[in-house]
Amino acid sequence: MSKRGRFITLEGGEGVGKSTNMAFVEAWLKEQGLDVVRTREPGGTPRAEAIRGLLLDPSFDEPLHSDAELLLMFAARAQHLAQKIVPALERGAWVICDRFTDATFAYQGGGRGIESDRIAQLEQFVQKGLSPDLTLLLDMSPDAAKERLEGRLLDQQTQRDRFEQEQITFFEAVRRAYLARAAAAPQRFAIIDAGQPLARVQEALAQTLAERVTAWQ
Ligand SMILES: Nc1ncnc2c1ncn2[C@@H]1O[C@H](COP(=O)(O)OP(=O)(O)OP(=O)(O)O)[C@@H](O)[C@H]1O
Ligand SMILES: Cc1cn([C@H]2C[C@H](O)[C@@H](COP(=O)(O)O)O2)c(=O)[nH]c1=O
Repeated sequence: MSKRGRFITLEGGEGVGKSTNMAFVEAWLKEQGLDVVRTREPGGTPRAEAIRGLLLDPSFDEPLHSDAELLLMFAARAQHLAQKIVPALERGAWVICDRFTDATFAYQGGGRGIESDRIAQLEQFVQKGLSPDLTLLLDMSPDAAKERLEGRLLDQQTQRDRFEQEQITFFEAVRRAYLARAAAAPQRFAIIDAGQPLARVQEALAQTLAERVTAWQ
C-alpha cells in the first residue's frame, strides 16, 4: 500500500475517557479541514463488529481461551484493515481509531500473559508493516478510572462486558504493559495524564495534535 493519509490511535485502560476524547480529536482534525474517518477496535465494520460481540459478551456459559481471544482480535483487525482502514488511508483520509494493536499487547499480553513474540508474529502477518503514525495513550490509575466507569454504568444502566468484569490486578497489568510499549516507542506515543480535569486533558491532546500535524505538513 502507498499510504497517503495518517493513522492515529487512542489507547488506555477502561474508563480513562477514550470515547469522550475520540469525539474531541475528531472535531479538532475536522477543524483543520481534514477528511477524517473515525472507527474502533475490535469492530469498525459489520463483520468485525460481530466478532466484537463474541469477544465482549459475558453471557456464554463457557470461558474464552486466551489464544482464541487473541486470534479473534486479529481476525477482527484483518477485516477492519482490509475493508475500512487501508482504503481510507489510500484515499488520503486521516483515520482515528479507538484502540488498535497496542491494546492487544496490553490486554492479551500484559493482562492475559501471552508472550509478546507470539503477538508480534500475528501483528506482522495481519498488518504487513502498517502501524499507527501517532498513538495517544490516556494514562491514569485503574482505581480512579474504575470510579468513573461505575458512574457511567449507573447512569446508562448498562451491564459490564467480559473485560470490564476483570479484577483490578488485570487492569494494573494492562497499564504497565501500555507504559512499557510507550517507553519502547517514544516517537510514536504521546502519554496524556487522563486523571486531570477534562479541559486539561483536551488542552494536552490539542497541543500534541498541533505539534504533530505541523511536523507532518
Ligand atoms: N477527564 C475527565 N474527568 C472526569 N470525568 C471524565 C473525564 N474524562 C471522561 N470522564 C467521564 O468518565 C466516564 C468514562 O469516560 P469514557 O466513556 O469516555 O471512557 P472510555 O475510556 O471510553 O471507557 P470504555 O473504554 O471503558 O468504554 C464518562 O462518564 C465520562 O464523562
Ligand atoms: C482492540 C482490543 C481491545 N481489547 C479489549 C479492551 C476493551 O475492554 C474491549 C473493547 O471495549 P471498549 O470499551 O470499546 O474499549 O476490548 C483487547 O482486549 N484487545 C484488543 O486488541
